[in-house]
Parts: sequence; C-alpha cells; structure tokens
Amino acid sequence: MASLSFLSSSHHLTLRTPSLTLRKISSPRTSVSFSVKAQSVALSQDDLKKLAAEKAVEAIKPGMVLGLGTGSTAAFAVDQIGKLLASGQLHDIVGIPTSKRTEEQARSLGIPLVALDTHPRIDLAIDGADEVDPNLDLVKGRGGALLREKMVEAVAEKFIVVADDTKLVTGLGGSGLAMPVEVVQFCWKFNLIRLKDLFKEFGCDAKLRVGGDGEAYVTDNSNYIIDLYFKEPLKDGFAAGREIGKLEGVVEHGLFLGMATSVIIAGKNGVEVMTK
Ligand SMILES: O=C(CO)[C@H](O)[C@H](O)COP(=O)(O)O
Repeated sequence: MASLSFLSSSHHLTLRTPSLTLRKISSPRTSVSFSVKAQSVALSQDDLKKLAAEKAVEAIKPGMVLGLGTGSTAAFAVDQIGKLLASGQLHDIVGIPTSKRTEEQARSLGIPLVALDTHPRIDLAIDGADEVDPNLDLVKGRGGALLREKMVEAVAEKFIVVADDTKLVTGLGGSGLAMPVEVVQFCWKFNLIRLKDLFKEFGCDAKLRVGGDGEAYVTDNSNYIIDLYFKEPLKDGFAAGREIGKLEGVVEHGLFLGMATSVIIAGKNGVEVMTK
C-alpha cells in the first residue's frame, strides 16, 4: 500500500479520514479497486494528478515501448519515468511522445525516444483525459494533441488514463467544456458550420480555437481545432464519432471510444482504478 506523503501548496482539498477505503462505481461495465492508503493530508488538484500519474507508472516494466501522453497530468507521469530512469530503478524502455511539448520534456529528462514508424507496437500508453464516462470512454484533446494521441493510443496494447476526479462525467460532452475536432486549415469555416449543424439537437456551439496570441491555434500537425460545446451529453458517442469522421477536411476528433484499458482517478477519497 502506498501512502500519501506530500502536501500541497494551493487549492487545498483536505483528506480528513486516516485511511482511504474503496468506493464502488455503479456502472456494471467497470470494476474498481483501491490501492492507496492516505494519512490526514491536504491535497491540491496537482497533487491528485501526480498521484494518479505515479500510480500508472508502476505498471511500466523494463523492455517496454511506451506511449507518452500530453497535458498536465501526463507530464507528471513523464517526470516520474525520467526520475526512475535517472535513479536506475527503470531501464531499457523507449517512449513515443504524443506532442512536441512532451517530446521536449522527455528529451530534457533523458528518456530515449523512438517513432511509430520504427516501433509500431506499443506496450503501454499513459495519458490524461478531459472527460471520462462510466464506460471508460473519453473526450481528449483540450491540450491540442488529439491526433498524435489517438494514433499512439490506438495501437497501444494497454492504455492507462490518469486524471483527477473533476474529469468524471455521466455522459460525454456533459462537462460543457470543449470537445475538439482537428480540421485542415483550408475552408475551416465551412467545417465549423457543418459540425454545428450536425449536433444542433444537442444545442451545439462550435468555435475556432484561438491561442494565447489571439491567432488561430495551430496543432503540431499544422491544422486548426474547432471546439464543440454541447448543452447536453451526447446520446451515442460512437454515432457522433462516425458522423464527424465522414466530414471531408476533418482530420481527427477528441472522442476516444473503447480505447482505455483502465482509468486511474485520484480524488479526495483516494485513488480508484477503473477497469472494464
Ligand atoms: O488530451 C489531452 C491533450 O491533448 C490531455 O490529456 C487532456 O487535455 C488532459 O489534460 P490535463 O491533464 O492537463 O487536464
């Protein structure tokens, strides 16, 4: 049993119980187990992300080809992999980064990197998510890396999602936050209108993603992102994904369906491992 030994600096969530117990998730399609015992500590959201990420890293074995995710939670996993390599507790692994950001981070930590072209079989991918539903279906890509993430995670034998419990939703699209669609730059407005029309029954709004500089956000693959905002959760994520995929000029969408092997969720009550 691991125990929580760190304290947070900001955004406190206080654990008042001396130890954490198992909380069962009601979906019949997932099973849950607890593996963390906590002392009475205050945890920030970052602490929770770190906790989930480090739990996932425990699944890494020497010799593995790893998919390295993108985002603030996945970055904790990459950090931990770097630390274990540096201390000699982990060896003989290679990573395939899902974004230029992650590539830079991994290089700075001395993690050996390869490409899908030379290593088309991935043993384990670890990545964050924006929404996780009870069937372990996901929305991903608010960090803009959805295309490479999907390419890597689709071929991973095992895909562990790491998140804090703010990412749990009862239905995809239910957070009211962006569900990204990566589109080619050519006539992006045309696809924005088509996407909005496609989901008008869900009260969908569609917006071109804009970066910090006020210009259109450009992905690592030189595409744009159209963010979809739903007023109510999608009834059928698979049907939605199929319909989006039919639009010419759409490169990828942020619905990651049937891909996660397990989801590690950290919350104020502890760490839950949800599996199918
Ligand atoms: O899909 C992603 C990036 O494209 C991220 O995994 C997702 O946005 C979650 O990020 P964070 O861990 O920062 O909340």
